[in-house]
Amino acid sequence: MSIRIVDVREITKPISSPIRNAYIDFTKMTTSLVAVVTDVVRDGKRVVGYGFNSNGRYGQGGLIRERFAARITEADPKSLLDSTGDNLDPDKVWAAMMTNEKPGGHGERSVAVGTIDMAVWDAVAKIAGKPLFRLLAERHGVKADPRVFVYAAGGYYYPGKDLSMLRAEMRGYLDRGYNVVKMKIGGADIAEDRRRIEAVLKEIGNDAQLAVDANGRFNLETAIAYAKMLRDYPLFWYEEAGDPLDYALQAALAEFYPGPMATGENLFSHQDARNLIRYGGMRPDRDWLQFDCALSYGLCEYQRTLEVLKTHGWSPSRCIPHGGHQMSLNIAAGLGLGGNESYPDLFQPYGGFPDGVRVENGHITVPELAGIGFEGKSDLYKEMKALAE
Ligand SMILES: O=C([O-])CC(=O)C(=O)O
Ligand SMILES: [Mg+2]
Repeated sequence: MSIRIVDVREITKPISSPIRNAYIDFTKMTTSLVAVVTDVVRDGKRVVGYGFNSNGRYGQGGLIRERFAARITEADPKSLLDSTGDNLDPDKVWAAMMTNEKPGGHGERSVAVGTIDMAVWDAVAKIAGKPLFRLLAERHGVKADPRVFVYAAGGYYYPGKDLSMLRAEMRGYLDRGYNVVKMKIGGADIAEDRRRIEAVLKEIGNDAQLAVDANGRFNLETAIAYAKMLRDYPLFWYEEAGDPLDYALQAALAEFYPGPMATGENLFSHQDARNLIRYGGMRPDRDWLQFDCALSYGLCEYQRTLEVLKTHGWSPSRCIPHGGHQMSLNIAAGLGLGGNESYPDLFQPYGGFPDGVRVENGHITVPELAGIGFEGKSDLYKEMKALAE
């Protein structure tokens, strides 16, 4: 039986909205939707793997079409198979994509590769006939746990949004079963942000905890000024205070902020993750790592990142990825991450959970769907099917 990738398709889709964080607005935000089309048939249907990149970086159609898709379709199909010959080997596909790519400079390229890699893993799990989280747990010799912690990310700046609207947004997340919510800071002055934080804390009371996200906006002085303000409150975490590559800033901040810090969504390789761990002052007993495979060369690379963490004494349970997609939900359920982000009101239909999955007490249960499970989310699968089926 032949097992072959016959086509890699990409379409760039808008995921725009008028929201703003401390650094960017999302009025022109896009994502790449990718289909990896195989000649394998399962349950009477051709196996197609799907992927897309997370919000925050734009669609990567140019890079995908000019370099990465072609390297897969032009490779000898046998060179992409695992040792049994019965399935694709994601690492071999990854290596084919990265042919003639120099090390370092992990920017848009890591998004293009991560998007295709998601689709490859979806296809591999479908060919194996099991949910990706089960396949991953088996490969790593660990026990899968389909119950995953999720938190509600929102609290953006938005034209005309006042404190009562911010409170209502957060109340809406609690009503939907979340018990950790996140809001943006750093897009207003510190006094205004303090008022926003206090309004949200008043709204959520003891029902939930609040995380705050500065999206890398602050210099050291401002990051510390915010740390001194924020430590008055029992926050779930203080996220991405300064530039993602400024490890010295992150390390200095730890001196002023005893509570949990979080960062990593804009680090796109295991080497960058390693530098954060080596030099960023992050504390494995309380801090959180947010590397997002869909932006950072995919799950093949994310497994290397988890290896780096292990070497440095970090548990996968300290990872709660950025991005709110089902790929990271599978990694969380399969490899024991601490949870996953979700954006209940944003970036649809790409984010979120399969239809019928409910958040209860801040957790969801990943359903037993073959692959990543996109087919279980009807609005998303409709877009995917239109690209290839
Ligand atoms: O606003 C964004 O760019 C998204 C983000 O930082 C997050 O989800 O943590
Ligand atoms: Mg963030």
